[in-house]
Amino acid sequence: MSWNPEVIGEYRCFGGVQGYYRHASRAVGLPMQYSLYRPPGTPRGLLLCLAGLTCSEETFPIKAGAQRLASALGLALLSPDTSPRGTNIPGQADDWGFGVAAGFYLDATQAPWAPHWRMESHVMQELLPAVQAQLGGLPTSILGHSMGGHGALTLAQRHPGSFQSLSVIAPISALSQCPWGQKALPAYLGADEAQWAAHDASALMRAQSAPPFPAGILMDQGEADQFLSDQLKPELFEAACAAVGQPLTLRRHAGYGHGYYFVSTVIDDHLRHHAAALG
Ligand SMILES: N[C@@H](CCC(=O)N[C@@H](CSC=O)C(=O)NCC(=O)O)C(=O)O
Repeated sequence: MSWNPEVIGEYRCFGGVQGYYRHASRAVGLPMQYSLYRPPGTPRGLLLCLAGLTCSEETFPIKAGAQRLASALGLALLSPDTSPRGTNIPGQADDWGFGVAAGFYLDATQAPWAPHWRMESHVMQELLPAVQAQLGGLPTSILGHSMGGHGALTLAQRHPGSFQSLSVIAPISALSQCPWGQKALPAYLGADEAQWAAHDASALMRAQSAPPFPAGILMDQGEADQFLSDQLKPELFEAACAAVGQPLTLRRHAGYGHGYYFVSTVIDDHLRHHAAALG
């Protein structure tokens, strides 16, 4: 694969470089953008950081406040965009929970989304391998927030062996059982609910024959999150983990909401969780 990303901008940050890049995506069939933080020196590992609905490749690096500790721990931080851009599909931006910036980290099979809405292939078969190769084949872990938490939980289970460790912040825990998923899944994947289960974090966990992350999954959740009871439903993932013996550290935080004020509050613990796994 040829990999010649265009540099959009590069900025010195805590001794490293925060960069923004654009490349011609074969998976998506359009230009795609991503961000990459490179710490000073040789990184110990790469952390794939997936953002949520309405976000882009800029959201995590600008709002999470992760670079200071990533620099100290020697972690590179890769954040993709959250959907294709510029497809002009009718209605693609009418609902902030569907379409643009709502790719749900899966490959759509249904018209009109299927030709471009291929975020799982983009991330797992294109962007991640290219950046891993660029950085010298680093071990990799995965983290996500909200829709990105759904992405982290599902990609880590759908691609066993790809990630050393997994953590999530206020994730969508069971996509087929929440209104965001009940709109997106039939539109992207069709009416067959078996296809939905293959992209539902809790259904995937319940189908595991052995715990996929025996060292444990870290999950943080704000109790004042406006999406907690109808969209996120961490109790469903907690029950699925218990059913298969998957260790889960679910920390509930009184008073915290959904957005990046919460993400930035807990991000250091997540970086340390991954640094320990990455050696
Ligand atoms: N525009 C919406 C709010 C959208 C929102 O809260 N997005 C979350 C992710 S929600 C699930 O994936 C987010 O991460 N936003 C970025 C941020 O800076 O907080 C509304 O009008 O309510």
